[in-house]
This record gives sequence, C-alpha cells and structure tokens, in this order.
Amino acid sequence: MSNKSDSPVQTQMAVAVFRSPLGREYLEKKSIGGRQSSGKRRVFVQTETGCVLGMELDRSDNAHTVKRRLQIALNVPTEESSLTFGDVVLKNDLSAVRNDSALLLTRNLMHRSSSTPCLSPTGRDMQQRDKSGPIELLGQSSSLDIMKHMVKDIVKAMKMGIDPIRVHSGLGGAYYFLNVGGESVAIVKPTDEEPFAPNNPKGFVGKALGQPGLKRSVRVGETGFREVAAYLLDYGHFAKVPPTALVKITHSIFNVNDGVNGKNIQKKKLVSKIASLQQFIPHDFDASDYGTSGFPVTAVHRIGILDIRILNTDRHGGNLLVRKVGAFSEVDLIPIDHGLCLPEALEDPYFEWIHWPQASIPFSEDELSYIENLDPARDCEMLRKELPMIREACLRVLVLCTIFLKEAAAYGLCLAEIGEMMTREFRSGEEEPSELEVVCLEARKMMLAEKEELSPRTDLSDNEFLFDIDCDVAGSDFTMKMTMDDLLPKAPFSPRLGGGHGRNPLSRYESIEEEEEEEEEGDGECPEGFAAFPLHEKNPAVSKLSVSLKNMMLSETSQKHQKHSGGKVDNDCHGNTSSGHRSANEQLSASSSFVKLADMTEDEWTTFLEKFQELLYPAFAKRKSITIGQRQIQRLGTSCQF
Ligand SMILES: Nc1ncnc2c1ncn2[C@@H]1O[C@H](COP(=O)(O)OP(=O)(O)OP(=O)(O)O)[C@@H](O)[C@H]1O
Repeated sequence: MSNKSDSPVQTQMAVAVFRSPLGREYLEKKSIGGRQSSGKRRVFVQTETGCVLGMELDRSDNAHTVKRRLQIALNVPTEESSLTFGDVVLKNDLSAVRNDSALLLTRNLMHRSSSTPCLSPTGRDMQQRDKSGPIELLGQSSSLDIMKHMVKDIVKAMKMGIDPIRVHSGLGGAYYFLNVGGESVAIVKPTDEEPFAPNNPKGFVGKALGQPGLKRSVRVGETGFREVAAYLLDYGHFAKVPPTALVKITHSIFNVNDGVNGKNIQKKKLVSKIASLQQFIPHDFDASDYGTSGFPVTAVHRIGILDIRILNTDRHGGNLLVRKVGAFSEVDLIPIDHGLCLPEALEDPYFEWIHWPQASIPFSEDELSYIENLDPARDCEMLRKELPMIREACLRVLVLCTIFLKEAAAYGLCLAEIGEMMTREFRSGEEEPSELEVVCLEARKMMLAEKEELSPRTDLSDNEFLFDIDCDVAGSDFTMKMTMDDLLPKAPFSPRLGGGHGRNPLSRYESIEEEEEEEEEGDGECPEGFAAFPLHEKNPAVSKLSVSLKNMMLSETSQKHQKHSGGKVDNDCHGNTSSGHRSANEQLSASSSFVKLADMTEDEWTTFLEKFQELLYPAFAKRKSITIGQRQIQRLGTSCQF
C-alpha cells in the first residue's frame, strides 16, 4: 500500500511570485506540468503550532535542505524536528511529495510539552513570505473546478474589504466567507483551530498537531483532509456532501493563541492557515431541530450508506442540515462535518439515523446497485492520488467498511441492521466490541493461526515463549498461543502489533483529562482474566465468536499484565517515554480501539480480509435472527395491549 508517485497534471494554475526563505524567486505563472517536469513543486509546511510557510522545492532539495530553510525562516534549530507527509517521515528523499502538498514539521517528542511554546515564526512575519494568493487550493483534481469559482468570488469580496464572519457554534474555529453581495459562500475551518489544536479559539487547546485528538484515532489537525475525502468519495453527489477542498488561506480574522497558555492574541495580523473550505449550503434547520419522520427515505439511506463506508463517528443531528424544498413541507438533508470519519482504527461510530424508521426500510434497487458498484480498491487509489497525505490506516478502515456494506446489503440487511452491527454496546458499564469488531477479532486470530501453521516454529529463542491457556467454555476447549512478540506493546505502524486495549470506555467525545486519568488508573490495574470483559450474559447462546473474543481479550489482559510487571517489556518500550512524552503513534497504539488494522503487513491484511469475508455470512444470519426475534416480541407486545 505504498503511496503512488506523481502523475502528470495538465492544469494551468496561477501562482503568485514566491520568494523562498532563502531568497529564491520563481515565476508567477507556470503550468503544473512544467513544474513537475523541472522537478519544481510548491509545498506548504505547517509547524505543529499551525504556522504555515509556502516553499518551492526543486529536484536537488531533500529533507535536510528544507529543514535548513525552515530553520532560517523560523529562527529555531530544526535538527531535532521531523518533517512528515501523512504516514511518511521524510528522512531525505522528497520524491513522494507532490505539488501543492501540506507537510508537517514537528519537534521530536523528548522536547515537547503542550504547555511550552512550539515552533513559531519570528517577528519578521514569515507566514507571509511565500506571497501566494489569499486562497490557494491544495491539489489539482478536476473535482476542484467547482471550488475555483467559489474561491474567485471570495477573493473578490476580500479585496473589497468584506470580512468573513466567525461561526460561534461548534467546538472548533470556523468562519463563513462571503461574496461581494454579503452572502455566505463557504465555511472555512483551519486545521490548527480544531478542538485541542494550538490555535483553537474556544479554549479547547492543549495538543500539538499530529497528536491524538477529540477521537483518539483521529489526530489533531487531520480533520480537514477527512472532510475532503468524504466529498471525493461521494460519487455522483449521491449523499449530497457539499463540495470541499483543502486550501492555504490568509486572513487576519483567524485565531492565534500565545502558545504558552492558549490565550487569544488580539492583534489583527494576516496569518496563513491550512484549512478545509466547504461550500455554504443555505438551510432552514438542522436535524436536531426538526421532526425526523418527515425526512425522505432516500436521503436517509444515501447518507447512511456514506456514513457506513467512511465509519463516521460524528453523525449527530447537528451535522445534517435540513433544507425546505417545494411547497408541501418537503425537506432535503445535507450532510456536513465529516472531520471525524475514517479513523485510524475501528471505532464506535455514531449514527443518529440508526433508530429512525427510514433506516429499517429495505434499500431500493438504485441504492443496491450503487452499493454493488462501490470498489474499495478504486476508492483507495483515488484518495492516494487526490489526498496523498491520507494515512494508510484510514484507507484500511475504508476498505473494511466498504466490504462490510457491500456484503451486508447483498445479504439483504437494511441500513439499521448494518449500523447496529457496527455500533458498540454498553453492558454492565463496560463498552463491548461491536459485531463487526468481533468478526474482525476472529478474522485476525484466524489469520495469525494460519500464518503460524504455514511457518511452524519449533525452536523458541530466549525472548519467546509459548503460552498455552486451555479454557473450557460452553463445553468447548480453546487454546490460545502467544509469543513474547504478542505481549510487547508495539509502535502502531510496526509490522506486528498486539491488539488494542479493551478497557477504555468511550464517550462521544473524550476529554484529555479523562484519558490521562484512565491511563494512570490503567497502570495500577490488575488483570482479572475475563472480568473486564463480560461475555454476553444477557444472551444465553454464547456464540463461538464471542468465545474467541474472550480469548482475544485475555491475550490483551496478559499484555497489560506484562507491561505492569515492570520487567523487560516496560523498559524496552516505554523506557524513556512517560505518559507525557509518548509519541503520537504510541498514544494511538494505546488507544481504546478493540481492532487495529494498520499494524498488519500486506500479506497479513490480504489473508485477514479473506477470513473476514468468510465470517461475515454467519454474522449476518445471526443479526437477521435477532431482528426477527425483536419483531416477534414487538408484535406480541402490540397484541397484548389489545
Ligand atoms: N456547508 C455548510 N453550509 C452551511 N452551514 C454550515 C456548513 N457547514 C457547517 N455549517 C454550520 O456551521 C456550524 C459549525 O460547523 P461544524 O459542525 O462543521 O463545526 P465543528 O466545529 O466541527 O462542530 P462540532 O463541534 O459540532 O463538530 C454548523 O453547526 C452549521 O450550522
């Protein structure tokens, strides 16, 4: 799953004179094709505090020359910093970096704390050095054509002194940009003003860009490209996601905090930001203000189909705009705010529509044919091309959820049933994995078992031991084999990673304090076998899947036990990384997901998907029988009420 290299792009694009921090100047108008062939690319480097610098690269540039230029521009040593592009830490070669990409410059973890100011521009206003236009679209896809008109309208209004308007609702910084007529044209959400990001204007600060955010498997500063991904994946405008693009945008309205205590700096100063820019959709309400029974079945289905594909963890009523159409109180639904979709691991989604009656109506022929034509491999290819910074972990979630949707719809499940299978449940105050996650855990186990069978190990080295646990559950014997490898906490993108914790209960939004408290508490926890993970007590038919799950959770508990025992494992993996100094990848690895996908090698992933598909049909059959059972109970209840 490697990133694709540059593809020739013919688009002509106006680019203003650019002066690099080292004083190199470039031509004002250049064809992108010309840039590419001469090895010249324009990139935007964002520091972890949100400062953005435009920079032109040529073929001779490498990560060191870029960092050296940044050092001069920012007046800070950058040898202890990393330049990253999505998953890739740029060590030297920059050939994977495409024209108009946004790169992130982060300080290495040992010297970082959320309370100290990170890299910041010097007083010479380096943010403005690149002299590019006030709004630059990042990327060259034809899907951006519609955005170009919008941008033109906004720039015209900006030049006439028409200021944008701050959006007061929501947790992140957002601004309505207007046209010359004073009408809202677009909503702009800077990536460094997201909740917990350094320049959040609403007091939700405390993390650097790239660290786990509001949802732990969505990093701070990475909601913007997810908004664009949702738009790009919404083929044929099926669910009506408003056109969205990533931009580099310069305006004095944007918020900048003082870095130390997160207080707003009141000075009116032009600042450049990387932001998502989405078409403004005039609307009358949002779905939380309106009786849901009037929503068209098609709109609910289409939005639901999108939400399932992208594992949307934030589809609450406020994220569905309601627009009146026609004379007879008909309405249309517009889905917005897709910043918390495509997490880096399987998460608990949030589907507001799950209990709406429309979701229980079978899919129409059109919808079924749309689903049948979805191709997750093509989706990944498209996203890698259009959004090269997208993480492979997000793409695996997309692939898995799309396969799940396709198989479930073909089996005959309705939207509500599919949504329910993806949603976690709370039992006795504990969060349990969803039916989808249970299937994944089982598939993973089968994949590992097959791998072991194909390459049996007879001699165990010193740091490997075989750990057999026989347990008799529901009359069956289950044996679990673990090697030391499985017990070691791993970096999230290493080829072999143990499963996630099963202990961390999630609310819709987790606060930093809660997470940190939980981490502390977790450190003192004693493994108690299955206690932390009650099997489906309320369901007398303990399934084979749940028994396997029980084994998985036991393996994770043992993992925790090893970690807390303070031996070699702890020292090796966290020796110099206390909870305050763990890298973003380590923090994500310790997140609350039951199932991680990013840690598998390509071969493992392929086998995993095969096993996953094999296991789906029994799981669907089980879900169908639950639905039929529930309907019978409902009918019985109705007839008893005479
Ligand atoms: N495309 C759009 N067209 C019109 N209004 C919009 C659009 N997108 C967002 N809004 C409005 O702006 C508000 C804030 O936007 P949004 O919910 O995306 O921000 P947020 O900070 O991510 O919010 P939250 O904290 O609720 O997730 C929305 O409640 C909605 O009223």
